[in-house]
Amino acid sequence: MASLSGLCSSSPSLKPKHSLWKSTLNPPLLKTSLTYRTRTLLTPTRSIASDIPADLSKANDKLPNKPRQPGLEKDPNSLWRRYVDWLYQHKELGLYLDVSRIGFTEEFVSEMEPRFLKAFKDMEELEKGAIANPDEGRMVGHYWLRNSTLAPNSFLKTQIDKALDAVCDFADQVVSGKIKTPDGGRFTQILSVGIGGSALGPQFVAEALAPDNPPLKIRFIDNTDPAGIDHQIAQLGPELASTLVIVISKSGGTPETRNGLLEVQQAFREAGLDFAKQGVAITQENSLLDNTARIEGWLARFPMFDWVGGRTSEMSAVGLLPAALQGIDIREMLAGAALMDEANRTTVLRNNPAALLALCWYWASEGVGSKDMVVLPYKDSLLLFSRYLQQLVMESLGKEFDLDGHRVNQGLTVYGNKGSTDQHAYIQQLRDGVHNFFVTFIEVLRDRPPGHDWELEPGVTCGDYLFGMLQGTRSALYANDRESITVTVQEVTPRSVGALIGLYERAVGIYASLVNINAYHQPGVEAGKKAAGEVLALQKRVLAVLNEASCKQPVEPLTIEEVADRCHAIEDIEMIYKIIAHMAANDRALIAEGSCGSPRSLKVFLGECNVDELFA
Ligand SMILES: O=P(O)(O)OC[C@H]1O[C@](O)(CO)[C@@H](O)[C@@H]1O
Repeated sequence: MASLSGLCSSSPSLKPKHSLWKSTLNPPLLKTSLTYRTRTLLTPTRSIASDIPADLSKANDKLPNKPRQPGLEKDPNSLWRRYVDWLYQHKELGLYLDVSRIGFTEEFVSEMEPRFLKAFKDMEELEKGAIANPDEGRMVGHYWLRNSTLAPNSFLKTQIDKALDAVCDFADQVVSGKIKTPDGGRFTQILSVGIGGSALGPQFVAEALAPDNPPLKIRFIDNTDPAGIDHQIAQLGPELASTLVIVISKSGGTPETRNGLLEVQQAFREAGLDFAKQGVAITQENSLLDNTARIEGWLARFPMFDWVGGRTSEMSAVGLLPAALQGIDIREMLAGAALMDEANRTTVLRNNPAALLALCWYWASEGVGSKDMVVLPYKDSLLLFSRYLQQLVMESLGKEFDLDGHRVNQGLTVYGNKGSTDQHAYIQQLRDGVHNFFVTFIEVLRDRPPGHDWELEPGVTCGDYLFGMLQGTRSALYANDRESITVTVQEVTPRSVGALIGLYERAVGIYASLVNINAYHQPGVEAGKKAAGEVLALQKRVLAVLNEASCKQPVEPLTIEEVADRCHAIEDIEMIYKIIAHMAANDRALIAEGSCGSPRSLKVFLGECNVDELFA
């Protein structure tokens, strides 16, 4: 057998206290070649609506697409002033945002004004229930999930409240042992089956917040990799009998998730277990998954709403149910996000943390994604934040066309892992190499729970080292003109994690408005899904051709060319070769002659001929 090798206004009552653009900086913090201008475009009490240019679409014409980026301020006194002047603090959340190491100028801030006014208005409309996802004709309502009173009508409010109550109730009953396993015991494990937005939020939150000994431990199947699935099931071992399987899919028809479900159901059959008694579905009403779960009588079903996108679904049942089952305080997560949303509704730029982030992204990446965003949380439990943000930001902002139909190929690349670990991996390149990024440091002030700390050398704890590494890296990068943002939280708690999620969701929404794209659809993903379907359809034709030849007496091994010819798909010969090589690697096609490394020499047949198929 051969194997293939090598191969925000905010509510009308919220009046800005200060002008959005009014500068408290004097003189300008960055010395630029541009002339400094002070523009006060909002009076302290005017509402945003009256300040929006009559023709909003014209707002986009006014800004240079690529702001010129001067050298960064290096004078310590000016830098300290810049730090203090721009430092954002949310007292109740214990969250800080430092944008001083992004080199935007006063003039840039002024020039961005029309776009921000439009973005704040857009967010206001979105929260009121506008069709903010025009391509799919959908409302975008993830902000209502943490404050259902914002929902545009009482029906939606009731839906949100009911779903949350149902999640809390079910989780309480499972954790307390009222809902039992089929053999009368307690559920001890969760196996979550889902992908993309139906996995990344729950994965991030589990890593960030699950206690050391949660009531139920969680594992994930987030791919259609059979070996990966086998690994998860094998790790469960006999505990499969006490595993709650949560299948999450908004659409209810995502192939990877369907395959994961079928594989898990097969494992249940093999173990003599009744899947339905341990299965939970989170999906849209009447989706394929919902209907399957209903007809098969699964243990529970929870709704996903049409107006919540996968990548912004962490505060729906998608994120809340797994979190609650792990003993995480989901009401606190919701409260953190709600507080952050409130803060992000102000139209005063420097008081609006999401707008500040969007401003920095625009400046650093010139409004066209010219620089990547490297996310570096200095805290192991936040390891998956960058992965979570990768989907949130890139699936939202990576768009070919803008809202007016112009080809723009927008985006903002996100990657990262954690500090200080990455110091010993790629930070060398960040400091000295190609200058194609800006960094977001995530700093957590509390090193470990109180009462557990000790000094590993006089005056210095282990956490001091982590702190030193972060500060040192930030300084070393800046000294070499590498810009950075720092988000600081006191501790990693359900509240701060909710706030971080809320912060970035809103920053993405605002940035999308700034660059005039729809952040809430993902047409590009469909192309890959369609192409995958075509590959599988071609594989079926290849199989039929091989089957026919393999049923002959004697068996007729075929070359790749012969298979392509008989499939009437000579233009797909390379794909046919790959299909056959994959089948050979899995013992589903046998090699009569040649090897996969020399495609032209290859002759293959099927080990078993299926006569029935020939007459089908
Ligand atoms: O929840 P679903 O419908 O299974 O989709 C999973 C993921 O697939 C996508 O639709 C495309 O990758 C994501 O937006 C989504 O989070």
